[in-house]
Amino acid sequence: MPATLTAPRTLYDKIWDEHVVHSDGEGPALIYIDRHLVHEVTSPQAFEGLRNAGRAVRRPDCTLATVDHNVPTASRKNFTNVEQFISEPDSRAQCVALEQNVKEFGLTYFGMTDRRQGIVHVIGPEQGFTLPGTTIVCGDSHTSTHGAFGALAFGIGTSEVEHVLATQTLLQRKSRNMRVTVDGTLAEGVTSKDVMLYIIGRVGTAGGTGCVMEFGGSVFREMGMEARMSVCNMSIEAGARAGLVAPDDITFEYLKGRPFAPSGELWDRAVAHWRTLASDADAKFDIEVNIRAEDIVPTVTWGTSPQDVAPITGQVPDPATIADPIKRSGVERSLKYMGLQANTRIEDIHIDKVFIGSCTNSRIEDLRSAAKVVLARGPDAKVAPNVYAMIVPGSGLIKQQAEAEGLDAIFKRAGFDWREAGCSMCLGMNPDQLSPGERCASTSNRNFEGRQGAGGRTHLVSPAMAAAAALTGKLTDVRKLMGQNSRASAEGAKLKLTSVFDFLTDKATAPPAPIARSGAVGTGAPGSNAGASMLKFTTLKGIAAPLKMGNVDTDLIIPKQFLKTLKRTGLGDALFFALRKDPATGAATDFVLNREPYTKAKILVVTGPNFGCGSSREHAPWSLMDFGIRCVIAPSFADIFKTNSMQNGLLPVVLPAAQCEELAKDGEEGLELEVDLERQEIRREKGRETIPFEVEAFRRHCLLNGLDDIGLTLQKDREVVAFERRRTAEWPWLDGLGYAGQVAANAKAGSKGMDW
Ligand SMILES: CC(C)[C@H](C(=O)O)[C@@H](O)C(=O)O
Ligand code: SF4
Repeated sequence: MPATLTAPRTLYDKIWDEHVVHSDGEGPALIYIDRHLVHEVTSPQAFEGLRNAGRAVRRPDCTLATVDHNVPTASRKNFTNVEQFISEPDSRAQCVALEQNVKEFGLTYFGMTDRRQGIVHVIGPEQGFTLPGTTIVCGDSHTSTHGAFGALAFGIGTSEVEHVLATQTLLQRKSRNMRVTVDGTLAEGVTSKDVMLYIIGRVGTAGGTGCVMEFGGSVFREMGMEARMSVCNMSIEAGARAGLVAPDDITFEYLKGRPFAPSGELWDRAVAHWRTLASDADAKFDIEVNIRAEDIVPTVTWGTSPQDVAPITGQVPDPATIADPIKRSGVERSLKYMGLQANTRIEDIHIDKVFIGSCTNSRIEDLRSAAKVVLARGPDAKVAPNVYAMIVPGSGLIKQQAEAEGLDAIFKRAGFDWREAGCSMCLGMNPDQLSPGERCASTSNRNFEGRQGAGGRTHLVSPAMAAAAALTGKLTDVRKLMGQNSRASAEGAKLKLTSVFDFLTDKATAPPAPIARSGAVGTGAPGSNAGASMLKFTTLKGIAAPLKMGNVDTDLIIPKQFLKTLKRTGLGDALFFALRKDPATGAATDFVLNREPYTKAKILVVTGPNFGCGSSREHAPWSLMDFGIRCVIAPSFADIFKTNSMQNGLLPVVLPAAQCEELAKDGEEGLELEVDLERQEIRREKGRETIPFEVEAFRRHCLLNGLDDIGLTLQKDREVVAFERRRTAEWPWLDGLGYAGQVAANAKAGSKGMDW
C-alpha cells in the first residue's frame, strides 16, 4: 500500500483513492464512475456522439435515466404519450429523444408514466441508486446533492456525459479538501436551507472553487438525510466541486430496503465498508470554515446571486456603503434588476408567487415542513390574495406519499396549486415560469437574472419560509407564524405520517437489452483511438471584447430556452441573450458584443472573478464558440465551465485581476491580442508588454493536438477492465442488475500507448 494511503485521510481522499483506475502522478487521473444519472437536457448530444462513433453504453446496469427539466407539471390524467402531452416542440423533442436513446442503448428509464419519475437528484437517493463511497456523476451541476450519502458526486458537461457513457470513467484532477463545520444547536425555525444560505453568504459563490467541501459538526450529524441533501445540493452554489457528509447510522437507516440498495449479506458487507469512510480524526483540510449554529436565523436572498443573503430580520444592502467599485456596481445592478431600494426591510418585500419544489427542497420532509406552517395558522389559513403558490413534489412517489399523508389536502384547502413532479419553476424549461417583474419566494437554489423566467425576481428561502410568504404575501419570519416555540406548535399541528416503504414497492429490474443496430451498439469501435475530433487551439489573434463583470453565471451566458436543442451548434445568437436583446422590444442593446468591433471578437476579457459559475450547461462554451470566441481570459473560472471549455477547444486563461484589467483596456481601445498556447503568452499591440500564462500540461497537450478525452481513455481499456474485476470482488453491491461481468467492448485493449 503506498504511503499516502496509510497517512490520515479525509472522506474525499478515501473515495478518490478507491476509484483511481490509472494515474501517472502528473496528468489527470482516470477515475471509475460507479453511478451515472441521465436526463433529457444534457444527454442528446452525448448519445449522438456514441451513435456516430458506433459506441455502446459501457455499464447500462450503473446508469439510470429520467425526464425532469422539460416535463409539464399539469395533471397527467389524460396522458397517452410524450408526443401528445408536451406541446412545446423543443421540450417535446428532448423528451422524445431521451425515450429513443434509452431504448436504443438499453438503459433503465423512469418515464412519464412511471411513478418513480422525478427530478434526477431526488430519484437517485429515493431508489437507493445513490450509495455511500461511490462516485456519482450526471450532466447537471446539482449532482452534488448525492454527497449527502458520503458519495463523491459532481456535475459534468455533455462531453463528459458521453465519456462516461462510453467508458464509465472520467479524467479528473484531484480537488482540495475543504471543511465547513457548524457546531451548536440551531434555533427554532432554522432549517438546513437557512444553514446553507448562511454558509454561501459567508464563503461566497467562489469560496469552494477547486475544493470538495465536507460538512462536519454537530448540526450536520444531527440532520436527517433529506436535510443533508439540501445542504450538499447547494454546495455547487458555494463553488465547490462536490459536497460531502460522512455516512453514518442515519444514512444506513435511510438506505436499508430501498430497491437499488444491496440487501442480505451484501448489505452487511457494504455497511462494514461504509463505516470505514469517515475522515480520519487527524486528516488535514486545506481550508477550514467554522460557524456557530446560534448565529444562523431564517435566511433569504435579496439579490441575483446565491451569496446575496440577508437574515429575515435584516434589510437590503446599501451600495453607497461598499468601497470596492466592481462589488458596488454588482450590488447596484442586482438591486435594479430586483426592483429593490437600498435599506428596505426584508420583511417589507411583497411577493407575487411562491414555488415550493426543486432538487433542493421537494422531498417529503420539505413538504411536511411547509404543511406544518399552514396547519399552524389554523383551518382557515389561506394563500394571500394576489399570490399564486405552487407545490411541485420532487418525484411521483413523493407525490403519492404526500397525498397519503393528506398534505395535498392541507395545501389545496389553503389555495396552493398541487402539481406533478419535475424541475418546474426552478428553471422554467417547462411552462412554469415567472412573468417579467414578478417576484417569487422560491425553495430552489438559484436566483440568477431570468432564472425562473425572463425579468422574474427570485428570493431563495426554505420550505417553511416559502409557506409563510405564501400566507402573508410578503417575505416573513416564519418564527412569528409558528409562535414562540415553533417545534411545539408544529407538533401540535399533527400530520399523519407514513413510511416511504409503503410506496417504494416497484422492484429494481435489469435494464432492457439495447435495440440492435447494424454494426453499432454493443459492437464497439475497434481502432477508434485517440480521436482528433476536438478543435485544435494553437495561436489565436483577434479583437478582445472587455466584460467588466464578476460572477458571470452560465444562466446569463445562455438562458434556459436555448438548452432545448439537440445540437451543439447554432447557439451564437443565444450568447448573453438577455444582455444583447431588449426584453420589451427585442431590439439589440448596446452590450459590448453588439458593438463594433466586438461583433467579431475572438477573445473575451473578463475583469471580475468566477466566470461561468452555476449550471453545468456545456451550451455556454458552445454559444461562445459559435459566436466566434475561442478564448476567455478572467481572474478565475468555475470548475465545470473550465472543463467544458477545454473539451471543446475553447481556451480559458487565468490571469491576476490587474492583468485582466490591462488587457480589457487593450480591448476597449480596439487593439488585437494574440494568444499563443504553445508559448503560453499573450502578445499585445503597440509594443505593450507580453503577458505569460499557464495551462495545465495535459490539457495544453490535448488542445494543441485536438485530442478528445474519449479516444485517450479507450486506450486504457485494460486498466478499466482490471478495475472492474476488482470492484466486483471487493464491492460486489456496486454491480447493477443484469451485469454478467461483461461489458460491451468499446475498444480493443492494449492498443497503442499514449503519452499522457
Ligand atoms: C440543465 C442543467 C445543465 C442545469 C444544471 O447543470 O444545473 C440545470 O439543472 C440547472 O439547474 O440550471
Ligand atoms: S436545480 Fe432545478 S433545474 Fe436544476 S436539476 Fe435541480 S430542480 Fe432541476
